[in-house]
Amino acid sequence: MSNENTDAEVVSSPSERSKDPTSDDMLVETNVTAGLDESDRSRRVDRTIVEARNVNVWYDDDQALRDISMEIPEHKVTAMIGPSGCGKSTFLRCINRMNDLIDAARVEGELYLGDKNVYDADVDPVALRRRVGMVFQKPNPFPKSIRDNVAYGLKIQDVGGDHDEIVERSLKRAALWDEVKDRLDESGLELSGGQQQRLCIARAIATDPEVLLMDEPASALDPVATSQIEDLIDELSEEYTVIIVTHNMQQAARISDKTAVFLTGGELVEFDDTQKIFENPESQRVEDYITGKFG
Ligand SMILES: Nc1ncnc2c1ncn2[C@@H]1O[C@H](COP(=O)(O)OP(=O)(O)OP(=O)(O)O)[C@@H](O)[C@H]1O
Repeated sequence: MSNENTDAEVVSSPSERSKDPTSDDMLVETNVTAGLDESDRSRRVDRTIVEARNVNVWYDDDQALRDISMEIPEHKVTAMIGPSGCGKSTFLRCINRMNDLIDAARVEGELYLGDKNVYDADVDPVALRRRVGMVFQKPNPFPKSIRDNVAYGLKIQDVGGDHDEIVERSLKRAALWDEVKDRLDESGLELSGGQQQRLCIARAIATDPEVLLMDEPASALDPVATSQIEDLIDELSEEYTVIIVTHNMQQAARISDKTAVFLTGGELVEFDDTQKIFENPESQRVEDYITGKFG
């Protein structure tokens, strides 16, 4: 993916901290992966793109997240699961600083994108959100044409290039192009719910973010549209890092590589490979939650 890193305040590529090509670490990695083709290599190397270190969040006096630390790998799908109110959406909103927009919210701790703490004073949240796109539970296209919906972020963020070409590419990546290519000037509101959500995904990826946050993106959709979104998430993870909140444990098991289990009180109880979480979790509380004993 081409990221120009033009945002001066957030400059590094994923995990350059740990994978600087000049570091010993990288030299070892190069030896280990010598002789493997590119896909083998990418499977071997799980670079961290988002890292939370001791993140705490309060809404006024109520603590919503407690001491969250985790490393989220690049180009994978990471699912956040847990009972209602355990802080999944709050954590998601920490990553692109959407909590800044909530007066009552206070965030402490460090949250790295690459090697930059997004809470550093010199980070511009608008530029950050260009690198970390977001898709919400309810499809929320603007009352504008399909074309203008996708091009919206390009215009407000003054992104150069051929916007028509970017619109087409984004709609193709969002698996919507074939359904809308002859009606780009029609309103986005005339699409079905599933199409609207894919339109919102096209809008989110048009600015070429590195990370795509999805807050229950399929929960308002019927089973066919849900399945399309799940297939799309799988494809998108080849180019983007996808971090998804879902209430649906089967969905997390189907589509994610990593799963974070939050439990009541805003605690991250376990974070591991999805298969491990669902088949052999370390924590009894996670096992009880997964098997439906509570939550
Ligand atoms: N804007 C807000 N103002 C005040 N409190 C909030 C706000 N947003 C969330 N909270 C509180 O923070 C806690 C965590 O909420 P959050 O929405 O992050 O949980 P969640 O796990 O995503 O829940 P759900 O699965 O129901 O969406 C809850 O107690 C919630 O009431």
